[in-house]
Amino acid sequence: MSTLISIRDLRFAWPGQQAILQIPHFELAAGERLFIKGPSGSGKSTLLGLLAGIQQANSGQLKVLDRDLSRLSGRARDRFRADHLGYIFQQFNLLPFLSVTENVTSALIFSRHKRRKLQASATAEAERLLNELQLPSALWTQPVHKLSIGQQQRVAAARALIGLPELVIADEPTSALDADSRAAFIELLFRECSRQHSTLVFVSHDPALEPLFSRVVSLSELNEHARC
Ligand SMILES: Nc1ncnc2c1ncn2[C@@H]1O[C@H](COP(=O)(O)OP(=O)(O)OP(=O)(O)O)[C@@H](O)[C@H]1O
Repeated sequence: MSTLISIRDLRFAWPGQQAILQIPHFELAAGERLFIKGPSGSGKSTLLGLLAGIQQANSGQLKVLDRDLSRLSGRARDRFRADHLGYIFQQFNLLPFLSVTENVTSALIFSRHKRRKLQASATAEAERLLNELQLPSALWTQPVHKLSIGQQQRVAAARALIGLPELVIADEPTSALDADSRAAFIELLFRECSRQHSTLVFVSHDPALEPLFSRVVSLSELNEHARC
């Protein structure tokens, strides 16, 4: 199995603060479903931001799909993110007055690479994903602000999945849902990730979700090795 994420001697500190991430070595194989846990404030979202190329390491190497994000310009990282990643944010970050379908296809606007991978029109592919994620078709033309939190979450997942990104990152996307809805959502997310061969990196505080994942790491373990 090929390596999707490779980290060596990564160090990251927010300006004026002590290093929050010091990770000597970490690798994730393509196709894995990784669960990252850790207390609030331990740096989970910061790590996701580095994996997505939103922030950049102070030193060390962080390769995603064999591209060292710590050596790319901000512009090149933006392009890399648009082409190869899907991101489900904790607060979803949907565009409230655009329709459900427009929100999903918005992920294609800045990526010819993702558009080229579609086997149908952008709208047809958005509708296929919304259908797979069990969002009723009557909602597809509605502005997203009219949807419930659970429905918005499915829109956010469809937006992250469209265009077959190699890596899907999800930052506590289930925190607003009850336990049954969380498990159901994760099953749907897994099914779509498997179907399109996307690797999943998922952050959550909920230990009940851990057994569903192929790999579980705590941020303190990743960081602790730095002190050995
Ligand atoms: N944009 C930022 N600018 C400066 N410091 C930041 C920024 N974002 C996060 N931090 C710092 O990094 C620390 C870790 O934040 P981060 O959001 O990565 O933690 P987390 O483990 O994801 O927390 P939670 O589980 O509560 O979401 C915070 O305590 C804060 O001090």
